[in-house]
Amino acid sequence: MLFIARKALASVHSKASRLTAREVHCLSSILLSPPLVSLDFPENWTPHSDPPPPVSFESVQKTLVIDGKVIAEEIRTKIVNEVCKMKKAVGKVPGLAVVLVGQQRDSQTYVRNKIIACEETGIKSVLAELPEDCTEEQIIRVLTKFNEDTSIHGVLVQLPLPQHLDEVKILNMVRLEKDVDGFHPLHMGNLAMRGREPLFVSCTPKGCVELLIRSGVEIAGKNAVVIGRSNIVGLPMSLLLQRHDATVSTVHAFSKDPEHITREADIVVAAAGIPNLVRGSWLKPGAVVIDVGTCPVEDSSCEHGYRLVGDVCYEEALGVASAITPVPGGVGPMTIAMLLCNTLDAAKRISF
Ligand SMILES: NC(=O)C1=CN([C@@H]2O[C@H](COP(=O)(O)OP(=O)(O)OC[C@H]3O[C@@H](n4cnc5c(N)ncnc54)[C@H](OP(=O)(O)O)[C@@H]3O)[C@@H](O)[C@H]2O)C=CC1
Ligand SMILES: Nc1nc(=O)c2c([nH]1)NC[C@@H]1CN(c3ccc(C(=O)N[C@@H](CCC(=O)O)C(=O)O)cc3)C=[N+]21
Ligand SMILES: [Mg+2]
Repeated sequence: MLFIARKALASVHSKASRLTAREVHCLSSILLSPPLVSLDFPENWTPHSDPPPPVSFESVQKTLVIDGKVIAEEIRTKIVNEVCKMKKAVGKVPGLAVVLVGQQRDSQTYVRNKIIACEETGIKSVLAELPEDCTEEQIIRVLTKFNEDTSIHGVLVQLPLPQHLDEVKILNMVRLEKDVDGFHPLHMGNLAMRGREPLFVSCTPKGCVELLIRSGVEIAGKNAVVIGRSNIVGLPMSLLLQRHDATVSTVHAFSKDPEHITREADIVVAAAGIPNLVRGSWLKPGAVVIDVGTCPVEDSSCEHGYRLVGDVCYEEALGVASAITPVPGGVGPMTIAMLLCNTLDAAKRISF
């Protein structure tokens, strides 16, 4: 292991030696293993005594595969400890309520993963499943119950909701102090405004920034591009990168020359939901690539008849990017880890 690490570290700086996929994997776990930041980033941020070397932005040789599963696991281990401490100190554990409307298969999978993650970290979870054709009143009744329940500290409404329901109205019903998704306009507004601290930051963008920081990627002063501007990913991602002092460009469906704008970027966050949208030629050599896209594409050779594909053409990006997150195994596990973090934070804050 140590030998691989030494060889890998040497090769990060030279074009000569080639690493196998296995070695790259080992390297990423070694570089990423010690936690770099506390869960309370940024207020209590302290650099680890032995941080990994920063990822270089120069023309590149090796692409570091950022292992989201490993990093998410580190964070989850911390959460387990904090939940234990809380239980000992005040005899309560954090509680998360998830509202799932309808039978959409991928939503069911994501929700199941969230519930399992809660179980594994000692967080209490409650799932409310409502039929596809349920009324707004039914959902609001469930949300009101969770809002008032003192054993519940986080409330999440899984999106997308069926067409006939008013998403804005329903999301607004989640009590501010329990809005662990950070979707409420007050949280988003506080994220956007200087000198204000949002109670919650949306889980996926928060997870992306944690991945960057824990991989030794400097954000301040870098050119970042965010592809996509949705309320749950793209927009809060741009705001968060700006808070970390990046120079941020946004690319969306109306952008004239996305390729050109993307090639200027040191950090690329792709969240358009279009498989392989970002080609190798779109990337500046040495760019760090965070691939949020998670698109199911049919593949009869896979277990469920489909596999997940990112927004970035992964094979082409290898050798051009200095670091990249894979799909699956990159951003996805971090989103869930951040949901657990937000739920823990909510429980610490709510004094009952
Ligand atoms: N791994 C994870 O944890 C998560 C993954 N995801 C995944 O991320 C992806 C994005 O999700 P979400 O934000 O909800 O998606 P939305 O469909 O809500 O938003 C997509 C965004 O991409 C933009 N867009 C569409 N086409 C293009 C294009 N050709 N060029 C540039 N931009 C384009 C749209 O622009 P416009 O605004 O102009 O329409 C829009 O802003 C999906 O694959 C989703 O599954 C989402 C959440 C969490
Ligand atoms: N209110 C709400 N909050 C959300 O955070 C939210 C949502 N609605 N609706 C849908 C999107 C999507 N999302 C993902 C979470 C985890 C993975 C994830 O764990 N992905 C694994 C793979 C999972 C698999 O194999 O199916 C991975 O990328 O490795 C993916 C996507 C959260 N979202
Ligand atoms: Mg969406």
